[in-house]
Amino acid sequence: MKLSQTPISGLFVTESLALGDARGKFSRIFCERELAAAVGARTIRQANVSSTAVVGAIRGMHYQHAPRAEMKIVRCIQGRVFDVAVDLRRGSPTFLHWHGAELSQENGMAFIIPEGCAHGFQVLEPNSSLLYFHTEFYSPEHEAGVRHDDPRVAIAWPLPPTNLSVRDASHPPLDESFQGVSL
Ligand SMILES: Cc1cn([C@H]2C[C@H](O)[C@@H](COP(=O)(O)OP(=O)(O)O[C@H]3O[C@@H](C)C(=O)[C@@H](O)[C@H]3O)O2)c(=O)[nH]c1=O
Repeated sequence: MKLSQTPISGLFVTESLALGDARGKFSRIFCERELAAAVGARTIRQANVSSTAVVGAIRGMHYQHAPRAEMKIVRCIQGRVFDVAVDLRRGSPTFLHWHGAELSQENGMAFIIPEGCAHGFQVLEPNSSLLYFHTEFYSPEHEAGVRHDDPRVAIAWPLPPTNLSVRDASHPPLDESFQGVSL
């Protein structure tokens, strides 16, 4: 697995080499040793899959507050998405910066998103599926969201946004006094 740092500290992109033979392909999704520079001593506590049918649909931008803040490893296992992380960490030199990358079944790339960054994605191919590994348990009381179209973040989505969940459509905009989250 190849691990690359992005412009946002602690946010990494991984690429896995797919090994092919007459039967098909084999590729690694997670390796504690190979991803140690990003994941450190964290423990994977949960794995989830989501599937999204409609091109242009957006899920996000989600994160959990401390003490349930979590790192997520996100990989596209079917189709293609534009995946985005936003830095919400108080005092971070890249506070409110976002970074996006196309993840697909084909390119085998994944995002490693640290605690204090919100995550979301837009579907670029019908029936795209994401596989997540989480370092914390799901905790609805600690869940929070940022609008996909928050003007202070200004994410450049590749397609017109569609199919937001009721919850995602109702995240409030960040107000001017928002200084970030503490971990
Ligand atoms: C995230 C999650 C949801 N759920 C439930 C709540 C709800 O009934 C249903 C769907 O949840 P949501 O609408 O929050 O699903 P979704 O909008 O796909 O949420 C996901 O969005 C992306 C962007 C992420 O980064 C993920 O961590 C996760 O927050 O599943 C769980 O039971 N466990 C979980 O870990």
